[in-house]
Amino acid sequence: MTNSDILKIQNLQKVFFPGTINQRHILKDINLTINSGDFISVIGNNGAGKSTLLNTIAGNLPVDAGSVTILGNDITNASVASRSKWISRVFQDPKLGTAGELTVAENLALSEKKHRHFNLHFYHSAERDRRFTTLLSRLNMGLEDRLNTQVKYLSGGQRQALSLLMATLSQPDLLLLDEHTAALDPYTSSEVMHLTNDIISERHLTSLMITHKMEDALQYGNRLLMVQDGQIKLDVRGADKQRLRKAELLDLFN
Ligand SMILES: Nc1ncnc2c1ncn2[C@@H]1O[C@H](COP(=O)(O)OP(=O)(O)OP(=O)(O)O)[C@@H](O)[C@H]1O
Repeated sequence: MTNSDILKIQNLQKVFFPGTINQRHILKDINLTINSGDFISVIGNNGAGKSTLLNTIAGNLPVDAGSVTILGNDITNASVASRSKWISRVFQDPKLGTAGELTVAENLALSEKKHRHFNLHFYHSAERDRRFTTLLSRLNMGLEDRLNTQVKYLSGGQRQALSLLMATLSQPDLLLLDEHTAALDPYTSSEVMHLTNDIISERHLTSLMITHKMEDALQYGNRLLMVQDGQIKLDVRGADKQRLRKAELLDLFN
């Protein structure tokens, strides 16, 4: 482990329905080190194990063997909640990252205060609203005028941009993006992807992003992983990644 390592996965194995006729060995001895500042796209066939890998990092799935450490802390058996001091996640479904019954401002306040106990009614000020307005205006989605709108009334794109903002406000050590633009129309998807890239680079975040969009995987980030049949088939970075072309990636899928 060096100072620049954020996450280290060693010999990770995941088997579903072990010991039964339905046994499926999904992650097969995965080894992966994520360095500080890495922005990694993860691609691969349906069923290759990408989400399973993300779920074992986030703590949603227990592992069968191997270890996961973050900043030197062994989190292999830690709960999702206890990992949240290091890890934030944006899901494919915009509804999962936000509380629909709460307003835009209340959602933002909750994510800012994630690690402290507080009462929403006592946490309201003109200063806070000004700060939130500034944060929201950079999303270019008109949310700065809707601080007091319940989030359930926002469009999927607006809600996903808000989820992204909320996931990054706490300056996580690792940001997990789980096909977070997949449910958006092409224009909004590209807007949210630009925004993602801007936020990651401005805040110097480290991120792992699952995507089925080859163009996004090639255009964004410094590193690209291909998962195939539960193993990392390709791990390229820097200039090697920049030289990659879509046709080469598509060939590797076969
Ligand atoms: N909780 C679970 N219980 C049983 N099997 C599961 C579970 N989660 C995933 N699987 C199986 O593991 C395999 C890998 O699924 P996973 O969702 O990780 O693939 P993926 O690469 O993310 O695919 P996609 O691109 O379709 O989202 C699939 O066969 C899936 O059915």
